[in-house]
Amino acid sequence: MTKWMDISQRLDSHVPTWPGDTPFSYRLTWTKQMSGSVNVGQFTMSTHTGTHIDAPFHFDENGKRVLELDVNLYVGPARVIHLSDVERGKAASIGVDEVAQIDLQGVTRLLIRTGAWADRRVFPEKIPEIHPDLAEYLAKCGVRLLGLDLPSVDPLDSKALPAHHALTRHHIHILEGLVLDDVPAGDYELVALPLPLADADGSPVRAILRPMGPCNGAIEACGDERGV
Ligand SMILES: Nc1ccccc1C(=O)C[C@H](N)C(=O)O
Ligand SMILES: [Zn+2]
Ligand SMILES: [Zn+2]
Repeated sequence: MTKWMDISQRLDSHVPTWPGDTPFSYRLTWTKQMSGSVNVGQFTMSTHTGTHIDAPFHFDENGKRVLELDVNLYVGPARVIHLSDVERGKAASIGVDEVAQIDLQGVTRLLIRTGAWADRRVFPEKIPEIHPDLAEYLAKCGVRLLGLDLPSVDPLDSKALPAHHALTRHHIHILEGLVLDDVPAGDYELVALPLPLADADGSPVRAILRPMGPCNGAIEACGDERGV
């Protein structure tokens, strides 16, 4: 069986945080020495730090909270694509033109590698943005989850968040902050489950991928995709 690859950002005190947002910290509340039995930790972080999903409540007062999201969205076949024009800095936005040459028919989960967040130890100053028109195009292909190697699908200073809203209007959910540096383009199985946070606007995920082999493909052929 092919091995799963970790495509998540590591959560430690160095993980970059959205400017002004809550820094990540982990510490022991009780050490084994203090409690006489166990180490017990606590962590503090923004729900949008590292590899995470956005719940629609993040940008819509009436939007779904994390626990209301369908877990089936975050587990199953996914296609990884590379946008080399964006990687080379030739395109500043990701629209229909950037993906038109790539076969996306029947892709439920699309992961885009832009390579634009080059130094992952610092929060980027500028990122390529998703053109809102891409949402309708992807929805027509069957996409229900869009993942990127970027901290947002909109420009970092955007208040209106047009891409977040357009994707949600077209029933496409958002996965941000993936690490796709060493992932070749192709078909994979993805697991990127949010925590069961009842009221939250977002959640960190442990995102993992494994190449879609002939055996794994059989799962899809069995109709695993229906109802997502
Ligand atoms: N953490 C923040 C703090 C303040 C303002 C925006 C953010 C965001 O995270 C927005 C981004 N579009 C996101 O969905 O992850
Ligand atoms: Zn987010
Ligand atoms: Zn977002």
